[in-house]
Amino acid sequence: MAKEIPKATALRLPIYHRYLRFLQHAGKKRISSTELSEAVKVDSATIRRDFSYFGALGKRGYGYDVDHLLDFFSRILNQDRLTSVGLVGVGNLGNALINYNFRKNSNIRIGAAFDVNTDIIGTIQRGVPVYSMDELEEQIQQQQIEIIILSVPQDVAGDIVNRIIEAGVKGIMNFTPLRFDVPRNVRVQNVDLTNELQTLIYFIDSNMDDAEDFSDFENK
Ligand SMILES: NC(=O)c1ccc[n+]([C@@H]2O[C@H](COP(=O)([O-])OP(=O)(O)OC[C@H]3O[C@@H](n4cnc5c(N)ncnc54)[C@H](O)[C@@H]3O)[C@@H](O)[C@H]2O)c1
Repeated sequence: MAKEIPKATALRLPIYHRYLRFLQHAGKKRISSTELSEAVKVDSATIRRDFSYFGALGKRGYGYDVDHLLDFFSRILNQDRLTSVGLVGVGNLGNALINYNFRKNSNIRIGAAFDVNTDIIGTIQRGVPVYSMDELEEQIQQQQIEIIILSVPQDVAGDIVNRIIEAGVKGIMNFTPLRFDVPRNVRVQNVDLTNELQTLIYFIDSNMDDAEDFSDFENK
């Protein structure tokens, strides 16, 4: 996106984006600028001019490809909204998450990790710097980290949760088995792979029961 976008165009982007999302949900693959114009109540010349700031997005006689356009606008609208995520506890699980680092989503990234292990403090793991726990609050504030992934042993988790909330973190993805009482403005997402697996086992078992019931029925 080379050219600066006029403010009026920028203000229309969320309108285009919302309607394109609606079209995509409805299974529509392409749309003409006239159709789009009627739907969003913006005249088609303005739409074409708005879109021209982003290069040729439509094809003559074909209109606009909904998926492509939506993807394009999603990226533009989100590009300044990179969510900076920190991770505390770079052990077995923490390392796996750093390796993964949400590669499929360019707006989410683990930007900083923290640990007490002096062997890894000061190193960079897969592009992610590992800081000492002494730097926790300072880095959260400097890097405007809003979300922390918690992958430490449970006996130290409570103190860390207090510290990160005090430092201004708004979301915690908690992998430890502990459950925390947090202020209303903080959200905790508990992740438990054992639970997930048990749920899966439950569904498989109950499906099999259904299948057995059904085969009994057929044999009668
Ligand atoms: N929810 C799940 O599905 C799931 C799956 C696996 C592990 N876990 C949980 O995740 C946590 C980590 O498991 P793991 O196997 O990676 O353990 P691990 O021992 O391999 O890693 C723990 C890491 O935390 C660091 N650490 C210890 N004390 C710390 C402190 N005070 N501050 C900062 N870092 C500290 C250690 O140095 C180590 O690097 C455990 O609580 C475990 O129960 C949950």
